[in-house]
Amino acid sequence: MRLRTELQKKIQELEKYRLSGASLLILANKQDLKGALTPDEIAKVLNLENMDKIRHWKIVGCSAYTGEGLLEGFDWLVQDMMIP
Ligand SMILES: Nc1nc2c(ncn2[C@@H]2O[C@H](COP(=O)(O)OP(=O)(O)OP(=O)(O)O)[C@@H](O)[C@H]2O)c(=O)[nH]1
Repeated sequence: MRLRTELQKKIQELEKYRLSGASLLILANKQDLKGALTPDEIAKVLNLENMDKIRHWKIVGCSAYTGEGLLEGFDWLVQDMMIP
């Protein structure tokens, strides 16, 4: 599945740059479009629950057009990065 392969590539890149513990924010964009996969559906397709037991991750629905969800996503990322 293309989405899953792309995510695996991104995770390998994180490992390569020694970011194995880095927080991972996934923005499920284009939520303003009818028929867009929901964040829960994408999480299932990507098998996020089993992806990485150590890494902190979050998937947030958003729309680059309306701005919906962007603040929530980046707010989580900043908060998560501040956890020692
Ligand atoms: N409706 C809507 N359109 C968007 C959104 N974000 C980007 N687009 C549009 O989607 C088109 C493709 O842009 P991107 O998604 O940035 O480019 P891409 O990743 O190469 O293409 P896709 O794989 O189709 O997403 C452009 O016309 C953007 O204006 C969004 O949140 N909502």
